[in-house]
Amino acid sequence: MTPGKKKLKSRSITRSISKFSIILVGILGGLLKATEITYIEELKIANHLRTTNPQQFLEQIDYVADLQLPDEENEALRNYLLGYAAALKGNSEQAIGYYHKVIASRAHNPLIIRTKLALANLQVLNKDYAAALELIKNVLASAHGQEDSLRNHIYQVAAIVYNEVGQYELAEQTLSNLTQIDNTVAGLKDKCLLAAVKAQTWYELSKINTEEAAFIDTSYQNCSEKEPVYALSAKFYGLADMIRSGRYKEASSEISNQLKIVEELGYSYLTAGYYTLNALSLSGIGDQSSAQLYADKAIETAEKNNRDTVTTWLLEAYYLNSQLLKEKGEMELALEFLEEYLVKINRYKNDESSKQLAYQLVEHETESKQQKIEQLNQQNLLLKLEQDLAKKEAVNNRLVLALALVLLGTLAFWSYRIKRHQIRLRKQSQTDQLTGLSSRHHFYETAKAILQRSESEQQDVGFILFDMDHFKSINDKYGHLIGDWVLQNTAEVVKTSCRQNDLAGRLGGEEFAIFLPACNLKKAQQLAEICRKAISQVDTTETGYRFDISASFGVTSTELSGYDLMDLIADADKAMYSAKSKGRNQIVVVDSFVKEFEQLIS
Ligand SMILES: Nc1nc2c(ncn2[C@@H]2O[C@H](COP(=O)(O)OP(=O)(O)OP(=O)(O)O)[C@@H](O)[C@H]2O)c(=O)[nH]1
Repeated sequence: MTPGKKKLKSRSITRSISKFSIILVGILGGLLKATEITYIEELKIANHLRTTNPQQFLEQIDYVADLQLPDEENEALRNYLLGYAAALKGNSEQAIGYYHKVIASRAHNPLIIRTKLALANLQVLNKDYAAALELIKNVLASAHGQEDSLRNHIYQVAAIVYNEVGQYELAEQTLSNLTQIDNTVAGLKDKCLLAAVKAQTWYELSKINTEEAAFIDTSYQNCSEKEPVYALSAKFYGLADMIRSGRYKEASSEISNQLKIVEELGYSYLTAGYYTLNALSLSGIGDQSSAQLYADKAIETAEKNNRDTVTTWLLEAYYLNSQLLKEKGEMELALEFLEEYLVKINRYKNDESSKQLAYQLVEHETESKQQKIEQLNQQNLLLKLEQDLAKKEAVNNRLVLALALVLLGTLAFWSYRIKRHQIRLRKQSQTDQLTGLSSRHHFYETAKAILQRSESEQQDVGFILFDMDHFKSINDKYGHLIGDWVLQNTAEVVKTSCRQNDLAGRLGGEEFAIFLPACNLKKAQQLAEICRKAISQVDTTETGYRFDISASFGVTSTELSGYDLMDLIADADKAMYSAKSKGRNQIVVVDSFVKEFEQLIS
């Protein structure tokens, strides 16, 4: 009996119908061509399973992963499901890998489109806004002519992505296409999701009037039993709009009815948002002490669960808290919240500007393609003119040719300028704005390319990962601006210590990484030591304070960890944490003995 079959037997009968569906997707992949069930229908079965019981979907995906599949179409379908499962487990790198395999395959168009949409969603979460927008643009271009439910899905995801990158007008335009088909083909889940997306778009465009508010309320009633998350998300924007227009009392009593349900659902984004709304409405009706309690709760929930993301609601909570403390005369604490608010607003603006940049980049690339087509048309015209000229041999016509040449020159000049602008935009989106090192996404992409090349040329690659020591206490003692100064000066040390071909990046927060092509473990260790020493010698007097800074390093190389990026990061990460636990400000190199042992037992 194969392990897959054993697993199958042990499952309960109550789940057997949906289980059977997913196994059908796998086992009968090739045979299904001959039956009435199309691949899209199989996909719907799997879709149904993952939305109705994600836990069961994850169990069964292990089984599907082991099946021998007869053709590329089924293989692509399986990769789509594996990608979805990886994304569910929070492994976005792996999910992206699977989705790219589907896109590169010759699977039929609807599956490719669904995969691109899933990938676009994931790229938004990854903050790779340009990639998400490019995918959306591409998929929207093929929306026309697709069957209704797929077209519905395309417009829905496009609107979500446009909302996420702050392009609300575009989201609204996209939604207006959708309303023509939603009533005929959308199920309850789709309708509820759509209501939440619409509510957000209207709120951001300040367009919630009587009709829209009624739509939000009806959707809330229809969706709250089966799709509570979407119902409450839609309602959230209705309530936010009430608060914006000063209807605090009304908002407060509605929120107090919903708060318990929101807390029970356990979605931290939603809960933190509702806490902020509650704080704002309570403050509006003069109950300042409860308002402060909820502003605190909003901050605590958001900081505990989504530390990397700054939302406008978190900003509101920080600001409200500082104002309430000021009113109470607790000036020192009020100042601390205000300072944190300023730091957060800076980070928020950074994120917003990278969204804007990504949008411009994608738009610009399209513009530049159109420019090229235009240029080709002009060249054809010119050719025709030349031929006419040759025929007529008239002196005056030479003048026309000269004019056309000037026109061509101007066009060439403009396309050169557009190209330059485009290169500048791309460079900006690949760079971490605070330190000027590679951004996380660009670092990963470039590292993968380096590893691929080095593996085929049989060259070693060194890898260094390091994290600043006690950085939180630097922020706490001297403020975030000084913390930023430390990050910038650390980046300067890295830049001056690295060779031109090395790749240095900021992976997030106070964590940095360096890739060293054509470099063995020993040399990587030496460079890490140079950086460690230089960081510990950074003179902080210019900040107005004197304090020590240091970092802990983990070092490995392809000799020990192989050519897989994730393996290199995981090994260096372990070594780095060992450096932290040994007392910080030191380097730990991956232990070759332990590594060999791990390989032996794996
Ligand atoms: N100034 C500044 N602080 C940041 C930035 N990104 C993350 N942080 C802060 O970095 C701190 C990291 O703290 P911890 O993860 O607790 O690590 P640590 O204090 O360095 O402790 P160890 O790593 O154990 O030595 C948090 O306070 C973050 O708010 C940034 O861009 N600028």
